[in-house]
Amino acid sequence: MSEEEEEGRVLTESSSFPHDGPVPRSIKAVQMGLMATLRSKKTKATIGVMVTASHNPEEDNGVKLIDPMGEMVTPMWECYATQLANAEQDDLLTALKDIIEKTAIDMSQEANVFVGKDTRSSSARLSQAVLDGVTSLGGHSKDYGLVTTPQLHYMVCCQNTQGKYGEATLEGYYNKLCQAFIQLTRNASNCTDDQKHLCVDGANGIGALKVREMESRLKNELQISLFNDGSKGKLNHQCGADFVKVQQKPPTGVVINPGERCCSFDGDADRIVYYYLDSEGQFHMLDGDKIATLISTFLKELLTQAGLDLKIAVVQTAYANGSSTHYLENKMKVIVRCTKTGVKHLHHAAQEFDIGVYFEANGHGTVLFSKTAEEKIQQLTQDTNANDESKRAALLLQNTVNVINQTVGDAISDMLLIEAILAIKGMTVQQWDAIYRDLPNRQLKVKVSDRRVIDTTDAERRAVSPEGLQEAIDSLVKKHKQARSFVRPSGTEDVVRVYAEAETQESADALAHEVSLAVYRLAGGVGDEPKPLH
Ligand SMILES: CC(=O)N[C@H]1[C@@H](OP(=O)(O)O)O[C@H](CO)[C@@H](O)[C@@H]1O
Repeated sequence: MSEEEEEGRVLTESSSFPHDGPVPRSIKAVQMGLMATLRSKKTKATIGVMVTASHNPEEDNGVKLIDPMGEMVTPMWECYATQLANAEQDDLLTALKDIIEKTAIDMSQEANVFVGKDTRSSSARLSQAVLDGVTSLGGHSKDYGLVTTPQLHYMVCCQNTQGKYGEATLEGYYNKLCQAFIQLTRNASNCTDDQKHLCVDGANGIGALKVREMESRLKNELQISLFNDGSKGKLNHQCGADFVKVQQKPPTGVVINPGERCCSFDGDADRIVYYYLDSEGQFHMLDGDKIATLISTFLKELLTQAGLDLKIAVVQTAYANGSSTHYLENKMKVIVRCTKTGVKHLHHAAQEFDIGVYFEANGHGTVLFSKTAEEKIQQLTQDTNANDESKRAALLLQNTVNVINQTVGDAISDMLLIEAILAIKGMTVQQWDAIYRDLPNRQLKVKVSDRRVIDTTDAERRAVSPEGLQEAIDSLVKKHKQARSFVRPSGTEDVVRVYAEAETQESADALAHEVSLAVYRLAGGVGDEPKPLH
């Protein structure tokens, strides 16, 4: 087991059993409990299982079981998980015995599984089923009850680092994050009371409950108006980070005054996007790219002030707005890496640097600090010879390390860091937004008979099959100014995603439509031909 696996720091892109199929969800949940127990015995580490909701409000059977030690899911274990998931009740024992034999698991080894659940009505039943699975193999379980997905990741990491990362309790999580936030904002003389106010759209999910739980610990340094707190509306329905990002409009259920800073979590609180309305009522969004820019600029300035020679990079995907990449590379002179879609790819790339800031445009991301970076920062805070400026910067860096949940993208932790940066810089949401101007863009989906006919390269920015598709995209892109477009098969939906950006919205929309047509014609489109947007 590698060091990072031991520490449980790489926790993203979890394995989840198929949503549909003949096996009832509660049996799948038992199977996940069994699987987590086997993995825990094999790796001698604590494994977490999160019973959480789908992003799709229309999907009523969208409960996913997340294993926060996703990193350990090698293709072989994926294969075992599928074998177990597909086993009918009668074959379960045979499948289990088979896996135990093949993986040479010592069944006398102790197992430790942490379980969490979100607010959906089916969660209680499903998490009990997970716990039953664990108990049936003699594993120890700890039921954290209602927690956000990133909170469970945090607990697993604390446990697997013997408390070095923090205390594996909700109390420990809130205290660590809130104390760091208060330390960060303590001397933020630039911050007026008005600026301490934030509207939070909780997506009617678990994040809303947890913000309520945490609020008092912020000691009025951040005043939150919470909307979509789950008391009425449906999870992620017309609200939440995904809705805001994709629809490019405010969520329902939030009262927004012009100029006011707002953010939306997604249903399980691992994504966050910010937005505001200007005086003309025009909507402005600050997505994962703007968040990564704010955070990396802040960190780079602190490194300079501290005189610390640490390599910082921003990791993005092909969906990152071209303006953000241009700004980071050319104005900020920060290293930018592009990876395939999916946070596990970003997380890995970010680990290659002293400080790796990674965000998907949809608002899922965090910051990773290498051991060396943390040690250098720590040493500087205690260096009696350091001057005041570098010491102050080192202290800010240290509290930034503590406010961020390095285990996985976490809306609550990201929110606290963003709020702290804005307070320290005395920056309004409009000033943050003005750092660079997003290129207008459009995302579309095309249904094809088999999306696997599309194969990509160069971090999904170029299609190598079907033949002729990339050439078609290249010639369509040439017709528009400042344009870029790519297509890739979705990993979560049975569609091909099309992305286009260009100088104007009309141009981006036209290009997205033209590329959709090319996909439809060259990659086996089904149903009606894609229609123009206007
Ligand atoms: C364009 C887009 O937002 N894609 C999302 C979506 O993946 P697709 O493979 O595009 O379906 O879901 C992933 C999991 O939540 C997320 O990591 C990713 O960013």
